[in-house]
Amino acid sequence: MASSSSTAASVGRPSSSHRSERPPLSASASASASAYAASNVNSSRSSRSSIPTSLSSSTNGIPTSRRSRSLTPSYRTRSPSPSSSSSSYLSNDPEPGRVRVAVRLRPRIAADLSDADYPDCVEVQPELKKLKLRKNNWSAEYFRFDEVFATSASQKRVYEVVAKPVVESVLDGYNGTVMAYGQTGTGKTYTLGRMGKDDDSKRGIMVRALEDITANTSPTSDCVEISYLQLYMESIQDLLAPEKTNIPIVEDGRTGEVSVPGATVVKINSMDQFVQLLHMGEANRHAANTKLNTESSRSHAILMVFIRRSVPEQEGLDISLRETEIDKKTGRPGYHVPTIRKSKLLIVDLAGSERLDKSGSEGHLREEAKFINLSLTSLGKCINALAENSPHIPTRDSKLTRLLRDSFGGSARTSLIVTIGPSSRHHAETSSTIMFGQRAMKIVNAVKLKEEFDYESLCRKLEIQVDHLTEEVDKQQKLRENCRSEMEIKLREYQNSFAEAEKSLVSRSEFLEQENASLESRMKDFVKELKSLKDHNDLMHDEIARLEKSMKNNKLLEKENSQLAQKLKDVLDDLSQQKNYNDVMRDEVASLEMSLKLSKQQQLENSTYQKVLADTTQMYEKKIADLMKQSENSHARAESAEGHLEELKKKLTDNQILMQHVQMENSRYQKTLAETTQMYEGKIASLTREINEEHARYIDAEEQLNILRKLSSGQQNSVQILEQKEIRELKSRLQEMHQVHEATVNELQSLKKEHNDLEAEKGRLNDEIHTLRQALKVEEMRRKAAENDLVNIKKVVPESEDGFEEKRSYTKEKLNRGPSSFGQRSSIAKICEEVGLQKILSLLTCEELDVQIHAVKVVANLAAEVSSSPTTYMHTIQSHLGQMQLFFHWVLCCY
Ligand SMILES: Nc1ncnc2c1ncn2[C@@H]1O[C@H](COP(=O)(O)OP(=O)(O)OP(=O)(O)O)[C@@H](O)[C@H]1O
Repeated sequence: MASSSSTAASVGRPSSSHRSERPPLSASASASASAYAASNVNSSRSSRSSIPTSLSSSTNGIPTSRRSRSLTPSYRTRSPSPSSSSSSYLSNDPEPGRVRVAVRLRPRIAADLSDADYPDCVEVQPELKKLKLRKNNWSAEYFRFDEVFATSASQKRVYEVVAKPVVESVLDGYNGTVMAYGQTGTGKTYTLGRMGKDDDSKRGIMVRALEDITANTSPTSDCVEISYLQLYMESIQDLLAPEKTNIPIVEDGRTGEVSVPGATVVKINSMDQFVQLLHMGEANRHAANTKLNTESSRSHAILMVFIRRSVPEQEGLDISLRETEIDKKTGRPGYHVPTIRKSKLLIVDLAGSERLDKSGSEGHLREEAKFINLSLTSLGKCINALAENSPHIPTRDSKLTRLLRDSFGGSARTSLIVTIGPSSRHHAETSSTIMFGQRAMKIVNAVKLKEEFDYESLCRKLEIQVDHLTEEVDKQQKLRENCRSEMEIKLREYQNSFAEAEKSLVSRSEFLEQENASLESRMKDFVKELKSLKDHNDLMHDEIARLEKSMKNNKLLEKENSQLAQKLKDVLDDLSQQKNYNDVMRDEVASLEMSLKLSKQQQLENSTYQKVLADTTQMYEKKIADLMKQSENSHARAESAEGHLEELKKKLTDNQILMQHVQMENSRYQKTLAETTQMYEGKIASLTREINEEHARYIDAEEQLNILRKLSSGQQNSVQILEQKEIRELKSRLQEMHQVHEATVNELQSLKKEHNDLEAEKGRLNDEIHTLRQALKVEEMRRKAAENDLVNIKKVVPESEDGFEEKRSYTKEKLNRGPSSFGQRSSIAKICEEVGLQKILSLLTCEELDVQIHAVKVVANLAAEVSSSPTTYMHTIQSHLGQMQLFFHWVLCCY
């Protein structure tokens, strides 16, 4: 037991807000209970600011030691606790921590019959909390207690006043002790351990305390356990496991905590369980029938109720924060450490002190009584020492005082109920009991909150967390393994697909290469074709050049034609001169006629001859007219020949235009061909470039594929995506190339068609040119024929140049002389028609001169006519020319 002079620790009191949750006290009991409780905890309140130096080593109010974690109320900011009903009586408690002592007077019972002659020595004044102890009839002593219960005090009221505040404190985390002390048979067991089997109102403090505790704790977050022991003849025995005897008491030298680790600890889940345990304990408790009590307890019974309550986070927040701060200081990550309040309630039913002479205990009972008295004496000594602030507290004198070390002078809140009997026969024992209580009232405990970090819970939580995490890790590992196996499968699949893709790419690339090769060969073919087209084009060029040359030749021919025309004109001029000559000849003929007339006049005698001459003249005139007509026809024919010549010229011009057109077409085609060739060359170049680029891309893709192959398995997806992307790109490029290729093929086909069309056009033009050439040839032949005719004419003309020209000019003159000469000429033509050329020619050989002269005239006129006729009629008269040549030859010979 600690010294009563030690400074009490501050007591954290619950707020009043939860007080209403408590069952309301009866009016009288409530008042008394409040007063008792107030006096019970006043000392705690008054010492709130008094912090033991040993408990607070920090100046800023933040304790650093484990012990200092028991906080003082001044630093705490907690939410109201459910068991905060004592706050009101704490507010005016001047002595918090002081042991509260109540006295209960037992009514007279059957056992007191023998004491009937003894008056009551005790008189209680509950309202004054006073007790009057009569020494004798004239003297009495008054004692003041924290509560005084009369005989009529109910069990409930006793509980609420004496035990309930302690129970609430215990629920708040303080250790508490409720102890009954008194002479044997005064009602200690009745007050504490009554079960109230038949009558609930008779339930004692143990049952009621447990009822309150179980009602105010949660089976999920709180833990209520009990141990039930008895101290019998200085041996601790487990009442719940009676085989356990002589259980050692263990004291924590550091904290001063006393424990009995060997005792059975049973977790309380229900009141029935507790009552059963209590029954079991009672059954195991040593009791005996003495003179003073038929059921006298021969041991000190100690019911230990252990309460472990988790502090709500808000209440324990400040502690957690401190923990976090500390962790921050140490540089480690802070975490919330749950706070737990571990409190202990001791309900101690002491064995009653007895005087051996009165109790009549003998033998073993006597021994028991001795032990009881010894232990009670030790307790009394300790109480005396504590009451007197003695430096030495003889707690180690007995096991009882060792067990109650914390209850008196320790950290527990203690309520002591001293039971007394009324009989004056036991005045001394009653007086002793009262004095015990009086001394106990002087003891002030250093009540402190039994709050600490719930490392066990934390440990458990952490263990659970570790288990969970381990489970999670296992699960994750399993998942990872599954995933890994799946990944491996996928990897294999990807590798396979990759290999397939690679294979397909290789085959595709081979196909592309083949395609490329075929394209290249086709390109070469195209180039060849283009070359051949070029050659053909060159040939065409040459042909065109040749045609141009031919055109030039044509021009030359034209020029030659014009020269020929000029020559023809000259010939015509010559012919006109010949005509003139004919005219002269006509004049000559006219003069001859004149001379003939003269001769007519001279030779009038020969009328027959004249007649014949006239006839002949008429005939010649007719012939001349015919000749004139023929000459006109010849002229007309010459004009038509000129028109034909003009037509030919026009045709030539048209041909030239056509040739120019053809040339232009040709140049246009050449240009188109050149453009097409250029375009195709460009396209081929771009295709070649694209193929090269594609080849380069393919090489890149191959390199990328090689790189991708080297990539780790974790990049499979991205690799696949890249591959797919690459494949898609390659496919799209291939498709594009294919489209380009198709377009090129189509274009080539269209070009081929165009080329064929051009070829056909070229053939048609060639045919046309050929036709034109044929036409030109025909024209040429005609021209040549005309030239030959002219040459022939020329050849004919020079032999009779003089006479012919004279005759032609004469004939022309005659013809130009007007109607008379024309009439003469007409008569010559008429003569020719009527007589016939053969006959006229035969007349030339006539012996008669006049006849010959006429015949000559006719033939001359005829010749003049023929010489003036166009070349086209030369053929028709060609047959006569031989005869005419002979005739002229003969005429010349004659002349
Ligand atoms: N307040 C009371 N009202 C009525 N009967 C009582 C009262 N107190 C005690 N008794 C009776 O007195 C008798 C003795 O009581 P009890 O056994 O509780 O005394 P005790 O103090 O425990 O004795 P011991 O120390 O020998 O065990 C019992 O029969 C009990 O019923």
